[in-house]
Amino acid sequence: MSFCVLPSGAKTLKNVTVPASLIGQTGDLITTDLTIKDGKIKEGEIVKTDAGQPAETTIDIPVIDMQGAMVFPTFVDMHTHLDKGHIWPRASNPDGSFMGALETVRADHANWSAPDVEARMDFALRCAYAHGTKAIRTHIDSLDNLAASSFGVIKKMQEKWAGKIDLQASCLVAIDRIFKDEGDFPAIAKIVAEGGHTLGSVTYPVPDLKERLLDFFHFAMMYDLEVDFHVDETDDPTSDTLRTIAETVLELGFKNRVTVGHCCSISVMPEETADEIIALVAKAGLNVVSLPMCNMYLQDRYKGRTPRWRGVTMAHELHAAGVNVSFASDNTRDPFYAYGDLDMIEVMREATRICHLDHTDVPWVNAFLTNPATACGFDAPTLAAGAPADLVICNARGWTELFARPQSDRVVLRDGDPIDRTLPSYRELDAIVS
Ligand SMILES: Nc1ccnc(=O)[nH]1
Repeated sequence: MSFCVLPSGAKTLKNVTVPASLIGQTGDLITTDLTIKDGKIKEGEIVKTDAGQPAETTIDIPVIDMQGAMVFPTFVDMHTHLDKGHIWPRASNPDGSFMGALETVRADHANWSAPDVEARMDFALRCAYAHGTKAIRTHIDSLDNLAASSFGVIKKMQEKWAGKIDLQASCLVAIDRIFKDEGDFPAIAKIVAEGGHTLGSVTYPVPDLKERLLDFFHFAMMYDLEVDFHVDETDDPTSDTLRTIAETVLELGFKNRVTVGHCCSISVMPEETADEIIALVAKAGLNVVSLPMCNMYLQDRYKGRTPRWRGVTMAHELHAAGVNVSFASDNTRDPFYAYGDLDMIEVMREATRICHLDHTDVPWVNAFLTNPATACGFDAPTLAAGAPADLVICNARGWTELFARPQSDRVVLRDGDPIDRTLPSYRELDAIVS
C-alpha cells in the first residue's frame, strides 16, 4: 500500500523535502513545492490567475500538502548482473565464498538459454522499475559461448523496456582470456561494438596483466567503446590491478569513460600505497563504483570466523581526491549475493550504514543518481524545472526516517503519474529455477 494516493495528471506537491543538490542548490535538505504538468516538473506552484494571463497559468490543478515527504528523481543502478539474477534456488552458493560463487555460476551457465535469461532478466527489471529505478547497466557473462545469446536478450529487453528503463550492457570476460588475435574475445568485442554496448573485463593480478590490458584496450579503441572493469574484489592487499588499469589509461591517453567496480583491496593496503593508487585513479579520471551489499556478503568470509572487515573500497578518500564515486546493487539472488532486489533505496540505506556516508558534508545522495549517470552517460537525474516528473516519493521527512524503514510504501511517478508498484512473485520463476 502506498502511503498516499496521488492523482494522475497535473498537480502541485506542496511541502516536499528534496536534496538541495538536485535542484541546483547547496546544503542538505530543502523544503519546496513541485508542480507537475505534462509529465514534467515546473517551478513552484501554478497559481490560478485572472483571464488575460497566459493559458499556462490559468489552469486549476490539485494542490496536495505532502507534509514534508522526501522526493528523489528515479535512480540509476550502474552495476548489476541481470543475466545471473534469481538463479539461487537452482544454484546456491555452497559456502558464501567468492570461489563458491564463481564455480556455482560457471556450472549453471549450461542452463542459460535465451528464454531462461530473458525470464529472469524481465523479472528483475520489473522489480527495479517498481522500486523506482530508471537506468541500469548490467554485466553479461560472455564466455562459455554466452555472448551472442545473452546480448540478443539484452536487445529484446532494451526494446521492451524503452521509455521505462534505459538499459546498458557490458561484457564480462576474465582478463587472462583476453587476446588480440586468439580465443573468444575478438568475437565478443565485435558483438559488443555492433550492439553499442560497453566493453568489460574482470582483472586479476596475472603475470601478463599489462599485455592482456593492452589487448583489451586495442578493441576498446578500435571500436571507440566505453569500458567497465571488475577490479580487485579481494582482501588480498597485493592485488593492485587498479594501479595497472589507471597507468594503462594514462599511457594510452584513452579518453572514453572508464568505470572500475569493487576496488576492495585498496582498503586493506598500507595507507601510502592506497594513496598512491587513488591519486592515479583520479589522474586517469576513472569512475569508481562500490557494491557494498555484495562486498559485505563475500569479503572476509572464513568458516567459523566472524568477519572483521566491511569489504568496501575507500569511498571517502576517493571522493576527496576528486574521483566520481557511485554505489550500485551488484548481484541479486545468485551465488555472488543471496539477497537484493534492485532497490536503490535499499542500496542507499545499506551504503550509508556500511560506508558511513552519514555525518559528512558530502552530498552522497548524488552517488545513487547523478554520479552513476555521469559514469555511464545516462540522462542526469534532477528535480529542476523542465525535467521529466519521474519521481520516488517517500513517507519520510529526513534521512533518519528514510533509513529507519524500507520505504515499501513509497510512491513512484513516471511522467507525473503513479505507477503500479506491485512486485512480481518469486513463484513465477519456480518453473525455471527450482
Ligand atoms: N561480484 C561479482 C563478481 C563477478 N561476477 C559477479 O556476478 N559478481
